[in-house]
Amino acid sequence: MTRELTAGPATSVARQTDPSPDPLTFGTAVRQARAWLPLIGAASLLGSLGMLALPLALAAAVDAVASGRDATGPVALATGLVVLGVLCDLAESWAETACAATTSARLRTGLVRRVLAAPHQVGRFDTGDLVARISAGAADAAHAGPSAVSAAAAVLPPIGSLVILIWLDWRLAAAFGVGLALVAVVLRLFAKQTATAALRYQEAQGQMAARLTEALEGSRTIAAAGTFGTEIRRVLAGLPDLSRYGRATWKALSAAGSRAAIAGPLATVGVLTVAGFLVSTGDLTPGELLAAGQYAMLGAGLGSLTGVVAALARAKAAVGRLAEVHDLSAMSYGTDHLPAGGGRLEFQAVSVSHESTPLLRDVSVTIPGGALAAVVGVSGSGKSILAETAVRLRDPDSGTVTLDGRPLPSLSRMELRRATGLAPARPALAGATLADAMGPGRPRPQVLAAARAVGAHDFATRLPATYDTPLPDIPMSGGEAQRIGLARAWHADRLLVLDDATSSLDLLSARRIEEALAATGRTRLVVTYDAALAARADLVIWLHDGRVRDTGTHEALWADPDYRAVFAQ
Ligand SMILES: Nc1ncnc2c1ncn2[C@@H]1O[C@H](COP(=O)(O)OP(=O)(O)OP(=O)(O)O)[C@@H](O)[C@H]1O
Repeated sequence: MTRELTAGPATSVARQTDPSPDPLTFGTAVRQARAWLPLIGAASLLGSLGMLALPLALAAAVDAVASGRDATGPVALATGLVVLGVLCDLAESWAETACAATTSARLRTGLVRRVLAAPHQVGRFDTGDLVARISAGAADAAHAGPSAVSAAAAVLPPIGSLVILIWLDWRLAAAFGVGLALVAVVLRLFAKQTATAALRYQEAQGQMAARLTEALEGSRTIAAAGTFGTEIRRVLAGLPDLSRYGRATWKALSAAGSRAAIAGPLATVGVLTVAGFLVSTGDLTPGELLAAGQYAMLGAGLGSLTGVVAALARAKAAVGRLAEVHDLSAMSYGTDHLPAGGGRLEFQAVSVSHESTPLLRDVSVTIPGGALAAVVGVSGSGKSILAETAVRLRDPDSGTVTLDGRPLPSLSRMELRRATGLAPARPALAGATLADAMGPGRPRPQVLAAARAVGAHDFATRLPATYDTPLPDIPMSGGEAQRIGLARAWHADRLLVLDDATSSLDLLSARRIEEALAATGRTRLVVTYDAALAARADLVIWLHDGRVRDTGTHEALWADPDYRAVFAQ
């Protein structure tokens, strides 16, 4: 029994070719933000240059005051540099926010497109985990560009400080260099610890999201079974992990802070000691001593660097997780059109497997154009897999499925969409309004015709805004949802696959739909447990353990007790 968001290839948004063949790496994620990076870089660079110039301006002001000269110029310069610093900070954070917003939107659009274009592969992810990757993960990954630029700009104050200290006196630079090396070791360790913690945290988040989604999908069953407690424990089982990895990040931060509390002041004390000695020997002015101390603090300060390193680590971990989604390859389509024909469907030695488990084995069967074929078999025998393969919701690992002689992969997406449709047992309906759900993008008369054919018109006219009623406002029974799923698939003009698609309808309604469908002359492949329906079929395909156990008319097959047992089930 299939539960699908789509009612067939009709709703796939795949392009003819892969949306973006380049792999997603940290570098490509940075490039996605390229429009903003010059602005962020310029603001960051200007801010750092201002920060570097400030101690020199203050030194000039101090020396002017100490020597009784006019200090207005240096004081004005220092004030201007402070204002510049504030403005640069504001511009940088605004640009970073805007950049992250547009980049995450771009990443999400690309990933959603990729997920929808790969219905044959998307099953490898849990839904909740996938949503977590595309929502929270894309937001983290979107910081790849800004944090890479900030990291590059954050290197400027230490390097600049070193250069200015060399310019003031090489002995100051030597003392500072020792402190700087210590800071670099602290940062490296911090980066390593944060990267691991960030990745584990995101994985734990994804697992919890996956379990929550499963629980929400089965919320009625859980309520009916009274297993709230068990389910809550199952969903929240990842909380200790989440807390562990969250705390690991903070622990790494506080360890870096305490190491920095030693390394930073050590560098400052070293520089000030050397500077004091140089003042005593007359090699440095008091103002230069002040500047040297400030450069030592500026260069060895870790405050801004840990933030940048943490953002980089989160972005890197998130890009890795998004890359796995990005690797989904879009279902590729051909360019062929179908020749004139009645919808003859042929499976030629079709085998499908999941990992190493065979789901369909060497299935060969032909359904003449316009025929009604019933697919029967015990639960788990592969009926839904066969149904999905018939409309190319999944491709066989070997063998071919043809429609009117054309292999399905050779058809263009539009042709496949026009010719085939699948109505599942539990359609997950998509669209803004009822009309959208019944026939996305279709003219209203076609939607009305489909709705009438599947007996959904009365239901639609009772709604406040009839076909324009927003989908989320429509309370729906299982049978009504099935009718909408059927209406959506109805537009296919050669082959309609019904996977238990009328199981929630009363027998009379199901029969009417069957008759309306027969009157259209399309080929029908119907997965069913209904013996009466199988008896009306032109051909029964009896599956067992992924193989065709037998084919023939229901009447002929009925002689076999194993066949009769399928319906007793
Ligand atoms: N996406 C999937 N990944 C891996 N295995 C799958 C997947 N979908 C189905 N299967 C497995 O393939 C086998 C056939 O499943 P299928 O849904 O086709 O059975 P079915 O005959 O339609 O059963 P039912 O009548 O209960 O709906 C089952 O063992 C099932 O667990």
